[in-house]
Amino acid sequence: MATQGQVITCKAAVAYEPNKPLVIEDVQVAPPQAGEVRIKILFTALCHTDAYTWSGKDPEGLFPCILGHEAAGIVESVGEGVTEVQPGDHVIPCYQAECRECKFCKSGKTNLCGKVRTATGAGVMMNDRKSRFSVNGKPIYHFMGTSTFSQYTVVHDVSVAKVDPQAPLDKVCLLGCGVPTGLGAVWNTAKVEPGATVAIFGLGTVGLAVAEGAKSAGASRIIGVDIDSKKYDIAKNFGVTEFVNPKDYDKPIQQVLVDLTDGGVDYSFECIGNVSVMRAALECCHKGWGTSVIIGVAASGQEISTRPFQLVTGRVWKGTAFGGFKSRSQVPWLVDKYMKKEIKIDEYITHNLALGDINKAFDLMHEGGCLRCVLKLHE
Ligand SMILES: NC(=O)C1=CN([C@@H]2O[C@H](COP(=O)(O)OP(=O)(O)OC[C@H]3O[C@@H](n4cnc5c(N)ncnc54)[C@H](O)[C@@H]3O)[C@@H](O)[C@H]2O)C=CC1
Ligand SMILES: N[C@@H](CCC(=O)N[C@@H](CSC=O)C(=O)NCC(=O)O)C(=O)O
Ligand SMILES: [Zn+2]
Ligand SMILES: [Zn+2]
Repeated sequence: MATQGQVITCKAAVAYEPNKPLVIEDVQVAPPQAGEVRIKILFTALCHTDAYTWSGKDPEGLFPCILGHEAAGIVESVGEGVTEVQPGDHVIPCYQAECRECKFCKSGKTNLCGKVRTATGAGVMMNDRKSRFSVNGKPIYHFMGTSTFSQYTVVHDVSVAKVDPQAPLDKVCLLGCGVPTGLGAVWNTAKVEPGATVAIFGLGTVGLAVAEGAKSAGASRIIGVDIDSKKYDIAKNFGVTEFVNPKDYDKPIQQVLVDLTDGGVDYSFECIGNVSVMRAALECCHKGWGTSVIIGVAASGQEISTRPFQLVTGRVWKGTAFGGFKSRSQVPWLVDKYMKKEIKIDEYITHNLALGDINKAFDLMHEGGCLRCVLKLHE
């Protein structure tokens, strides 16, 4: 049955309130307006940022909403003026847009895009500042411009990457967030060079992707730091050469790393979202040149601090969103790299469940053994 131009009623997981179990609902998804694309989502993974917003700690968090931003699907229909994708195209929705026209996109200095960011932060579409989702006539907010915990979603055309139709969507959905973030933090943001020493704080999916990126960049030592010692075995497969558990030491972890590395590492990456660890990650860097990259997302009200002397003496503090990748241009390139077996994806997927099991999937995420859980959206 043709669905183009019609409201689609489908299943979605709705977050009505912070921390209350998501509810699988029949949701109405309106047709795409000008510059919008409606996507049949086939697979979505869960990222810790979904849990962060669901927890109520995200200052941009709005309820009720449909979370989810690491997914893949097929274009169902497009709105007026959409030229770069058409029904049937295989796509990855990208929470970080790329319009190629705004001040940010044209700067050549950042992957951030300004075109739709205020609308996505307000949980609506740019065209009419309204949501395309409703339940029994009541609007449900969008999330990160993607809302992939739904069988169908509507996104801005600048937030859609068209990918190789041969690519397995149950795998490449991970290229919507965590894996590119870690790889890009190393390749684009830090620009790690051969022989460099690297410390990675937090060995979840993002930290392991940092390790993979650092290995491919030719880093000589890749030191994983995690409070869960079980992470070391898996981390070795991603390139981690040494492991440190802060709980095994009486001295601050930055001092442990400085002592281990003759004055500090060349690069460090914070992949947790803990502001105390962000400080340690900066302070374990080598005087004169060490660079620390913040990746983790910290709760509303949290702030970073250090002695300015740390920066005066040459350490550099940076941050990265989506690993600095230009989404529409470079996600297809990452898909091709996966197809050529040049980057891992399968190894990050520890669980596969159905949309109806989404609350169980969030429970798993909080247990140490889960990296990424991929949900199948349709039977
Ligand atoms: N900047 C960006 O573009 C993105 C940021 N993120 C953020 O990156 C962070 C990491 O994401 P995931 O890898 O999915 O998380 P995760 O929860 O799977 O991994 C975090 C790891 O940190 C470890 N850990 C926790 N506290 C620690 C401590 N005090 N010291 C050392 N290790 C500790 C945990 O044992 C776990 O292995 C999250 O904050 C997420 O929101 C995720 C994607 C994109
Ligand atoms: N709304 C949050 C913002 C959290 C944040 O920093 N998000 C990251 C992506 S996290 C992905 O899993 C990001 O890329 N931010 C850039 C952006 O434009 O949002 C808050 O206010 O804390
Ligand atoms: Zn994410
Ligand atoms: Zn732009």
